[in-house]
Amino acid sequence: MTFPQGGPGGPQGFGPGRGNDPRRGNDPRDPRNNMNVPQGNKPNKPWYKQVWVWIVVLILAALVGLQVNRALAPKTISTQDGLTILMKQPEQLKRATITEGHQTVSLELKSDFKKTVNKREVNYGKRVVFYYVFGQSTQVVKAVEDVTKTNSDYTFNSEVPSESWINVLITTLLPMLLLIGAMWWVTRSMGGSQGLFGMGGGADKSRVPDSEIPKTKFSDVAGEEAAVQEVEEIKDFLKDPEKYRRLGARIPRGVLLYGPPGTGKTLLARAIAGEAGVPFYAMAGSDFVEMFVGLGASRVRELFDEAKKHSPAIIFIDEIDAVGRKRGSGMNGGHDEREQTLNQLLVEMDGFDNNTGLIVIAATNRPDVLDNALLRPGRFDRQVGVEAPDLEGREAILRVHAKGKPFVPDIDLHMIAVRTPGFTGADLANVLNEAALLTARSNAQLIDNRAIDEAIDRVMEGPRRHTHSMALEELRNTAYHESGHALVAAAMHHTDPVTKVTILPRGRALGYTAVMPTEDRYSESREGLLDQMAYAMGGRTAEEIVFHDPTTGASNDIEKATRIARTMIMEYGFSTRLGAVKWNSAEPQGDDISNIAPHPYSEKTQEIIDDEVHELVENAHTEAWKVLNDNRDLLDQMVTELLDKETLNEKDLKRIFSTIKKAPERRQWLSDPNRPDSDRPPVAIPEKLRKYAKEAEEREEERLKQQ
Ligand SMILES: Nc1ncnc2c1ncn2[C@@H]1O[C@H](COP(=O)(O)OP(=O)(O)OP(=O)(O)O)[C@@H](O)[C@H]1O
Ligand SMILES: [Zn+2]
Repeated sequence: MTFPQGGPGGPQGFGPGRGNDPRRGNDPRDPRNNMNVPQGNKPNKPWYKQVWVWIVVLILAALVGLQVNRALAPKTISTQDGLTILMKQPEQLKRATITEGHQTVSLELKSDFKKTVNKREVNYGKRVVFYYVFGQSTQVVKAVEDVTKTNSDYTFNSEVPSESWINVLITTLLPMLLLIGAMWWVTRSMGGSQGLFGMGGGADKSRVPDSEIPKTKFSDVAGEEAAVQEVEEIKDFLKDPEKYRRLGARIPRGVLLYGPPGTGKTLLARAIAGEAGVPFYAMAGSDFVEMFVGLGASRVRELFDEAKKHSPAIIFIDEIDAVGRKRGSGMNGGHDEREQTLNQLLVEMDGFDNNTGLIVIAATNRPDVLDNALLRPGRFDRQVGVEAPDLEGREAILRVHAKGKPFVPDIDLHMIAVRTPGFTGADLANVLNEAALLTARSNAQLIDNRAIDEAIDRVMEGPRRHTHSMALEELRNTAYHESGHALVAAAMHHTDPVTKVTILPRGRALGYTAVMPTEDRYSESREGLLDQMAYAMGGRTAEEIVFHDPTTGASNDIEKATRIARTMIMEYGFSTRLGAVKWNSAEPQGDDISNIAPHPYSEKTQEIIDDEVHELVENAHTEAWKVLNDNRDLLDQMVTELLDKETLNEKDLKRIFSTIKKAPERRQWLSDPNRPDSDRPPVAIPEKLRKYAKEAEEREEERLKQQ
């Protein structure tokens, strides 16, 4: 990472108002401000685990001990009549005798008293008279004199405890010993073998993270409305578990947030806790596993115990795939520790009652590798996708992170969003941060478009160096392709309604069109399959109609249409020429080619199959062609809107398709025209059922309108 030049001390460092430079604002969402402060998922070590804390404590203890020792030891000796003798070396004193008139004091010492007088050392022996006596008008310093004249009145037994070394011991060493003992106890109960100060094992991590009630709110999570909506209920539950208990509602214990890195899973989890105002216990899956053998499982247990004590609460396990991978999938065998930890996690999740008010949220970007046991009902049975944001979402995220940054007036966050398809929230935060750094480096005051351009390039990392116009053409191509699918689906009579069309790259596909089955289908009619084939061909056909030059991006469409045609002929008996016969045999076993069973049909049948499949696919192709040609206006309109908005939702699509020219009905199908046939219609669907369905539809309309 590069930092702007001219740090403190540099000539530019002292510009006016530097302290208030908004570029250095303390927006908590500014990634610079939490670059090294992981958001809760790597909790800070508690104070009692920090080595330096203990060193300070030891030093303080020693100082206090010495002070106490001094305080207890006789500094002064009070005589019977209230005189005080100030002792410089009280530990040397054996007996003190006040002389007559309080002029001198005679001391009996334990060892010879020596003093340098005129650069010569003089030994005064053990009995000396030399100290001041306070309480007299004159301070007598009668130096060395053998005291013979003692006044018994003043003689007192000031036997200074000769056990003063015990004193030292008690006042200094004992507290230290107590402290060391306490520390040993704390560290031991905390994870055992790592020894004092957590230094021994190098694993001085806390076992149970500190909890906190995050300040993050749903409004901090931009562009993830769908995900937020899905977790809203969890927030409500945590806020008022009683309401749900009364209704006997089963609230999920576990919620799995999945999606690419940096899309805001951690952020969302924190926001749930923040909105509900409950403590948030965060831990990363890898924290469990790095531990010594057997510790992962006990950490899980302690984490749950601790959270239960403070429920309602949220436990957040980031990177759950570190513990939650499918069991027995380790290449190198030695995954006992991980599996033990996973088992403990499963036990804990089964073990708490829904009414505890405890919710476990886990995050992963590899939901596919998770052990199925984790996803079973009662565990992480609620799964919420946190996807890379679409255009609108990116703009919203940019707005969140642009707060507190100074931009030139003509900056256009919408255009930045347009230019960053596929960027996650973390990427976008990064773009703005990088732009701020670049601006600071060039000593400019405001972030401008040039800085943003460069920041986007940097964050994009790697040479995705399309020229811009090429990227745009590709985008338009994708828009036509996806619109083609959507239009054909909408024009057919037996297809599900299209709910979403996007040209946002996603995985390997350039864009996608989502259709939503209106009901669970257990069977598909012949007409339905024909419609699906036309729908599959729609993308490729649109490219042909518009560009007269289809791209390889459409190969998937052809494959899908062909597969449907093949099953229609070979499995479902939808071929007039071949009849209702199942033609395909069992699938080959494994990869072994020699296992492939010979075709259970003749060469001649094979030829007919090929013909029929070809005919079905080409018919679908023609049907799609006709629909798109008839609706070319709508096709162009869709593309225009897609290029503008990148994603069209259900409401947009309904509006666009309201004037669609439907595909012509197909010729009625008779498997064999020679069979006797009747024109008798099927029984009518009862009025009651129709009414019910109509009402449901109206409610659906209402819901759409409200969106
Ligand atoms: N939807 C969003 N809205 C606002 N900011 C976001 C969003 N998504 C990500 N960010 C920014 O990116 C940072 C990183 O996001 P976060 O750690 O929540 O992602 P994550 O999905 O948990 O990633 P990972 O899978 O790598 O843990 C956030 O702290 C925030 O600054
Ligand atoms: Zn396609």
